[in-house]
Amino acid sequence: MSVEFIRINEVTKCYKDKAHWLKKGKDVVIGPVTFGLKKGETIAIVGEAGSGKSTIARLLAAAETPDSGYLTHNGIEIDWNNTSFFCKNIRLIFQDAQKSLNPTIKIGQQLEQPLIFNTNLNADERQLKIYSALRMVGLLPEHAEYYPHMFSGGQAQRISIARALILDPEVVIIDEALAPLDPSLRAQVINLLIELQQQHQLTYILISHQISLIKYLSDRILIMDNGQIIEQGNIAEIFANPSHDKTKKLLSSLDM
Ligand SMILES: Nc1ncnc2c1ncn2[C@@H]1O[C@H](COP(=O)(O)OP(=O)(O)OP(=O)(O)O)[C@@H](O)[C@H]1O
Repeated sequence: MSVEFIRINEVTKCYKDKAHWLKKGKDVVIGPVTFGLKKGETIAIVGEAGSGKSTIARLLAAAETPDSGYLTHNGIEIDWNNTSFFCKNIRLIFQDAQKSLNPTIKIGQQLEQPLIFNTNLNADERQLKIYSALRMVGLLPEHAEYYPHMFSGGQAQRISIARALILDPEVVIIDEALAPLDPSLRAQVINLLIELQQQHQLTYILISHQISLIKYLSDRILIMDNGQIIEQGNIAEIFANPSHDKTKKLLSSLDM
C-alpha cells in the first residue's frame, strides 16, 4: 500500500465542562493524537462511548479546530481554517441521512451547493457533475428534481454518499452512518462503498461499534480510550494479538 498522505500530529482538543451548582465542572481532554492515512485504505476508530472517536472525526474534517497540533497533506502543513482544503478533501457521511438533508430544497440544489462554493464549474458543468454523482450511487438524473421526503432511508443514505463524493475527496469519514440501515440495505451500501473505494482510491475512516463490519472493511484499527489512542495497527494483527487489556475487552464486547 502507498505511503501516508495525510498525518495529524499531536492534536488535542479540550472541552470545558460548565460548572453546575451541584457539581464542579470537569474538563474533557482528547489527545494528543497522532496518526497517518494512506491512499485507498480503511481505518477503523473503535472505543467506548465518549472515548473521543467523533471528536477526532470532526477535527479531521475541520468541523472543529484543535487547541494544539497540526495536519500535513503530502508533507505540507494545512491551516485548520483552510475551509476550501477540508471541504474538498475530507468529507463526512452523516448518521441520519434524512435529517442531514434540507426538506424544503430539491436534491439537485443540495448537491449543487458544495460545487458552487468550492469549484469554478459553470451551471451546465455543475449539472453534469450532479447527474454523474447520482448515477455513481445508483440513482437517476431525474432524482435531482425530487425532495428528500420522496426517498426511502436507503436512497437518502445514497444521496448523502453522493454529496460526500461530489467534490472528489481523498478521505471520507463514515461515523456510524451504516448503523441505522436494515441489514440488506446496509449490505448494499457497503458494497457500493467498496466499489467506489476501488474506483477512486478513497480513504475511509470508519467509526462503528459493529465488529463484523470493522473486520470486513478495515485495513487498520485505532483503539481509543479516554481521549487517547491506546493501540493501533493492522486489523488482523490487533484482532489476533491485542496487547492492551482495554482492547481485548472492547473487541470482545462490540456488537456482532
Ligand atoms: N461540543 C462539546 N462540548 C463539550 N463536550 C463535548 C463536546 N463534544 C464532545 N464532548 C465530550 O468529549 C468526549 C468525547 O466525545 P465524542 O463524541 O468524541 O465521543 P465518541 O467516542 O464519539 O462517543 P460515541 O460513541 O458516544 O459517539 C465526551 O466526554 C463528550 O461529552
